Amino acid sequence: MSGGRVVTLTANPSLDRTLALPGALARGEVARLGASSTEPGGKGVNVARALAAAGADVLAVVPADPTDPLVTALHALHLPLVTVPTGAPVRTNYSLTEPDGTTTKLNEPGTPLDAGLRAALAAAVAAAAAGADWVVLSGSLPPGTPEDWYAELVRAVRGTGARVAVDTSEGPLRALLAAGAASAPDLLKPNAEELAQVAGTTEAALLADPAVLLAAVRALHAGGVGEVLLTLGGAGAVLSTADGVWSARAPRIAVRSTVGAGDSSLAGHLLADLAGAPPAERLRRAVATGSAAAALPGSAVPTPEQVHPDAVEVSPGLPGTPPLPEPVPAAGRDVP
Ligand SMILES: O=P(O)(O)OC[C@@]1(O)O[C@H](CO)[C@@H](O)[C@@H]1O
Repeated sequence: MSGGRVVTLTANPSLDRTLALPGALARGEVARLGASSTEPGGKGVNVARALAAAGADVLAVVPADPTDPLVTALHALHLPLVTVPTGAPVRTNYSLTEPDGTTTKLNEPGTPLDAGLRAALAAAVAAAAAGADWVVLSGSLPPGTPEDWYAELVRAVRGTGARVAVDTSEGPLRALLAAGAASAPDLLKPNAEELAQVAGTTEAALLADPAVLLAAVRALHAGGVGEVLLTLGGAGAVLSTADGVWSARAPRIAVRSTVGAGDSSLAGHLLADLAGAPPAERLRRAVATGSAAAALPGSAVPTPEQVHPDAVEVSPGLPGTPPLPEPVPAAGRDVP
């Protein structure tokens, strides 16, 4: 791997509390939990952890007090970190996991970032971006944050020469794409639900027709997005670049928790990119890393020994055109 640096910003980090249910979730009943665990999370934090686990040069930027349990946990992992103190605790997000791999996420809104905190975070990202290969802007924005803040950050990072990857959803994703080509990221990592949100269609329609999927991806490129890494949970992923489109099938695994699998996929793609790999190999590494993460409990990230790129089948074009990617079972879905 080359020595390129990746900077991640997690504007809305979390402590991820995983609660293992003994059976299927029964609403209104008492559940006697199995093992529970708490891990440092938030999408950018997960990307940074996955990159660090693979030995990459990474720096995570998070709004959090130096004494916050999130920061303590990240220090314990020796993750290089820049913190911007907020004076409020980091949110806790809950994952309810069922024995069949189904994951239900309950995410708190998070700590609001006022204009001063946003300026401090933006300055921290810009400073860290100088000399970095990639800046990753990942996850939701905390309550009250202007939805076009990611667009503003992309423009600011552009000036540093670093490439920008974005993984977000709903309002911030729509605002980013509405902001025009100057704010379009070099890499966007939607899942099927997020792509459907911006394409004005449904996830089912997207997965049912390669033409609909292709049109949605092409609309992103037309808006200036460089590459699109579309993660499809248990059905694999699609990578679309200026050179073409590739699809990958995920290897068969026993799913333990899909939380953070998409983040590990993005990390896998970036690792391969830093190593100079062509698109098909970047996609292979993305799917291998995401699948390895889904086989682990909670939002754990895989070690290089747990990632098996050889088990991933990559082919040019869209997933089986036709047939389409099999409908993603609940246990294999990308959970935001
Ligand atoms: O609420 P957001 O910011 O959309 O997502 C946050 C989150 O669900 O994403 C990660 C998994 O991708 C978890 O670590 C975290 O709890």
